[in-house]
Amino acid sequence: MKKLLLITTGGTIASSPSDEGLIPALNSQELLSILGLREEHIQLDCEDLLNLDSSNMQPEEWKLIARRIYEVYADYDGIILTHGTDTMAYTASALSFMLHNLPIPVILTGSQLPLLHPLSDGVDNIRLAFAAAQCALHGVYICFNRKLMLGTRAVKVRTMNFDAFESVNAQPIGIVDARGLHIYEKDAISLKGKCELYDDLCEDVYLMKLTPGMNPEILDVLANMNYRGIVIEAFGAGGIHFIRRDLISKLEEIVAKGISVVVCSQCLYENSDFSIYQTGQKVLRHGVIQGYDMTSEACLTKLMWALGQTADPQTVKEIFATNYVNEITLK
Ligand SMILES: NC(=O)C[C@H](N)C(=O)O
Repeated sequence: MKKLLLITTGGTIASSPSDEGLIPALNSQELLSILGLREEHIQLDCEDLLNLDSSNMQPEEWKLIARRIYEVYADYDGIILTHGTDTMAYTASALSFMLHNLPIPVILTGSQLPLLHPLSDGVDNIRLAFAAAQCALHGVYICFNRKLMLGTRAVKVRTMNFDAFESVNAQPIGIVDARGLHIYEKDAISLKGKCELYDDLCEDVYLMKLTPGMNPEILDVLANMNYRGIVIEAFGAGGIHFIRRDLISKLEEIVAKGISVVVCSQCLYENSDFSIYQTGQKVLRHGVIQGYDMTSEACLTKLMWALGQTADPQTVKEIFATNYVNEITLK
């Protein structure tokens, strides 16, 4: 008999109406009674860890969740984590970097419409999460709208539609069709060693979307605020302006100060490659790190995690040149 753990953290799935709008209210027992799941063939434990709208989920909560998973994973075949959708991709990415070689699946899910609503998408999402948590998978995944996605590749792309998440630059690793849940094992996360918790994160990392005409001095402001890492969503395949407002020289100054800078694309799909254009190549000469096809959520959390492990910019570069959980396609 499989032994599963349901950890709740809030989100719309657990929300009910209040005078101030939807707020998380339901605990795990209430969620289960609405679901009416008849899981006689599994042994299920429940834990109410947090009750937050995911807009309030921050690195402190990621650490709490990661530590709890690390404490209990050995007792379970799989863990289901209910979570708000708005920042679920950040949490899933952060957990993916903090928990190395998790031998069991940790499946994050939630819903767009509260489970209390008769038309909620939460019922299907939780059912899929229970199915996925019983599979022979390792590591952190998000399941939503009949898709199972790598935790570092899922991005919330829709505010209202039930198909709220896409798996970006990687196929979903599981889909539900007439065969039931079908897993593409070759794309799943593989175990490379012993399970370890690395729960140090640097919160002083800024994600910036480049806009035409952006004043380079904004980077001085971040340096003066002691930010240690900056992720820049640059233009297209890889470009940053240098005429009139010379952002590239400013990046050189910033990197020379020991701040780690990662560049990725503000296009959601396909990889960035800063070696294609002059406007990109100039950036690379100054020791800026390429994010290639990583999502912005994965770039940000990987940089927070890398700077939590080391103060040495060269080691940060090495971390970004490593593929941990299929979060990046390296050449
Ligand atoms: N659908 C949701 O869960 C949205 C909610 N605001 C949250 O992220 O907690």
